[in-house]
Amino acid sequence: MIEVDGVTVTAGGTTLLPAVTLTVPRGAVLAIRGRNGSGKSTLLGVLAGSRTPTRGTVRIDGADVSPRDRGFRRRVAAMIGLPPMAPDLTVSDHVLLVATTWLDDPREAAELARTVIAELHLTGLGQRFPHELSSGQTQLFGLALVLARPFDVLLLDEPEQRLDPEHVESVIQVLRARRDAGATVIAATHSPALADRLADRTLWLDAAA
Ligand SMILES: Nc1ncnc2c1ncn2[C@@H]1O[C@H](COP(=O)(O)OP(=O)(O)OP(=O)(O)O)[C@@H](O)[C@H]1O
Repeated sequence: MIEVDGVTVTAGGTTLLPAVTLTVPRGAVLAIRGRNGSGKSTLLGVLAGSRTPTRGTVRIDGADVSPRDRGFRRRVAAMIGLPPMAPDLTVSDHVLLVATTWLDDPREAAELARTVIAELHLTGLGQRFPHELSSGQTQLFGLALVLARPFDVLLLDEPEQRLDPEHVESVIQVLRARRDAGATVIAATHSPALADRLADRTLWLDAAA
């Protein structure tokens, strides 16, 4: 369960995120929607712990947001923007690196890496370097990195970005599977397809602005 109570973010007298109060039960999918600049990424940053709220509190499964705590990071995975990439590691190397960091059994890690790469249609691109990917392929690669690890809560900033409709559909399927396996998914999105077909609740930030 995610509990957000009166969270706001302001900077230099400007409101970046108007007050938000909501709860998201375990296993639910929340879409965060709203115009450019309405605060979607800012709210995701607060949930992930990369931004400190000016006011209000967030509790995730009863605990504070604490990204320095490995236990918190094991429960909460976030993709907010594209992750940093090592120029001389291949797509497969990166995904395997993440999986082996989080899973103790190397065979389980290899299996998870293979599965995620296949689900996101990256199998044929496994030996490429990051700079050899198109922008949509880079987006799928970023998603593979966040999925190649255990999590209870998945925070995604516009997972549909840069993707054609077929790949948006694949991402919807992949996220549904994670939700069906018990994960809570919170996604900021500009995609009506993703919001309508995946989310069981929607937070409109425009309305709060
Ligand atoms: N580091 C920062 N310093 C000051 N203002 C910022 C900073 N980052 C974002 N903002 C401002 O905060 C507000 C919310 O930005 P945010 O990125 O959360 O919006 P968003 O809803 O995710 O937008 P988009 O749909 O364009 O991705 C915007 O007005 C933006 O200009």
